Amino acid sequence: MTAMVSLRDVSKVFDGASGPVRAVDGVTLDIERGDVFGVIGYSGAGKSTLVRLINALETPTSGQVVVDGTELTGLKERGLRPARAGIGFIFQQFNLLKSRTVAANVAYPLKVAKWPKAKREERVRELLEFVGLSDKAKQYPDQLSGGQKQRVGIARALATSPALLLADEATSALDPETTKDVLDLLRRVNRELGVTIVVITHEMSVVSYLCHKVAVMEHGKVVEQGDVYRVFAEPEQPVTRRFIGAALHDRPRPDVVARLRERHAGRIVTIAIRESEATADIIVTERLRAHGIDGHVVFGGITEVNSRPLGSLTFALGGPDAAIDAFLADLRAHTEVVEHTPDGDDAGPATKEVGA
Ligand SMILES: Nc1ncnc2c1ncn2[C@@H]1O[C@H](COP(=O)(O)OP(=O)(O)OP(=O)(O)O)[C@@H](O)[C@H]1O
Repeated sequence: MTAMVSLRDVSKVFDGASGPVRAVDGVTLDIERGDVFGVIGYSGAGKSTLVRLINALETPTSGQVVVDGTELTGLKERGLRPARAGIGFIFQQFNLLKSRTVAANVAYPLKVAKWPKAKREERVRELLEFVGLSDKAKQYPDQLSGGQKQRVGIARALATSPALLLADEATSALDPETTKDVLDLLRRVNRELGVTIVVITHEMSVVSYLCHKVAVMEHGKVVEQGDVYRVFAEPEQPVTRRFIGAALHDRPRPDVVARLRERHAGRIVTIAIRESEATADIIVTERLRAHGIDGHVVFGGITEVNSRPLGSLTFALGGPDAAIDAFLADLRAHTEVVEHTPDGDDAGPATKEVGA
C-alpha cells in the first residue's frame, strides 16, 4: 500500500523583504496510512509551510507532493478541490463561526458539500456524540471552554470522513489538563476511525504522548526522523536533544548535580531507563546488593514515550571505590550510565554497548 503522504525533495521559497526565504528546503518524507506523525521544530522552522504544502494551500517551488495517491504538484485549482476535501484540518485558534451554534459549525462542511438536511442532522448528532458534546449542540462557541471549542473543531474536521487529519498547534492554546483530553480524543480518532493524523507542534510532550513517528525540522529541513521512541532514546541532532531535554526532566542539569553533591555523600551516578531494561530498577537493586554497596535514588523520573517507559534515575552510591567501579562496569553492559564527578560527567569507557 502506498503512503498517505509522500514528499520528494520538496522546497518552498518565498520572496522575503530581504531576499528569498527557503521556508521548506529539500524535504523528503513518507507518512504511512494509520500513523500519527509529529512534525516538531522551533518557530520559523517551516512546519506550517510544510502542512500548507500537504493540503495544497501552497504549491511547492520544486519537488513532488503526493497525498492519498494523488499527485498534487501541477494540479489546477479545480483538480485540487477533491484532494483538499479528503483532508481535515484543526487549528490553534479553533476558527469556529461565532454567530453559529455548535451544531451549525459541525454541519458547515456538510452544507458546503451539499448534503441533504436530514442526513446532515444525523451526521452532526453522530459526530457530537463521538466528541462528547451532544448536550452542547444548541450553544454558541463563546459559551464553551477552549477544550470544548477544539472538540467542535475536531468534529467539524471529521464531518466529511477525511482519511487524513492535519493538526497545526491544535493544543498550543490549551492548559495541560485540557491538552491531555484533546490528545486522548485525537488518539480515538486515529484508533477507532483509522484516520491518519499529522501533528504540527513545538511541544515534545505532545509528540511523546500521541505520535508514532516524528520528523524534526530546523531551517526548513527535516534534520532527523523516525520512530518516536528511537528518536527520544537516541537523539542524533543537537536540536532534537534540546527538545527532549525540555520534555524529560529526569536528567539533572549541572546546577542540580552541584546541589545533589552538597546534599549527599558518595558518588553521584545517573542510570538510563529504557524499554529494553524495563526491569532496570530490579537490576540496579540486585547489582547493588551483589556488589555490597549502598545506593539510593536522589533524582530522576520515568515517563512514557509512545506508551513505553523512558527516563533515568540518579543514585548516590556509598561503599569501597573498587566495588562501585565493578558495579558501574556491570551496569554499563545493560544501559547508559553517567557518573557526575567533580571534574565533569564521565560516561565510562567508549567501547560500552549502550542498551545491549
Ligand atoms: N507567505 C510567506 N512569505 C514570506 N515568508 C514566509 C511566508 N510564509 C512563511 N514564511 C517564512 O518561512 C519561514 C518558515 O515559516 P513557517 O511559518 O512555516 O514556520 P513554522 O515552523 O510553522 O513557525 P511558527 O510555529 O512560528 O508558525 C519563516 O522564516 C517565515 O517567515
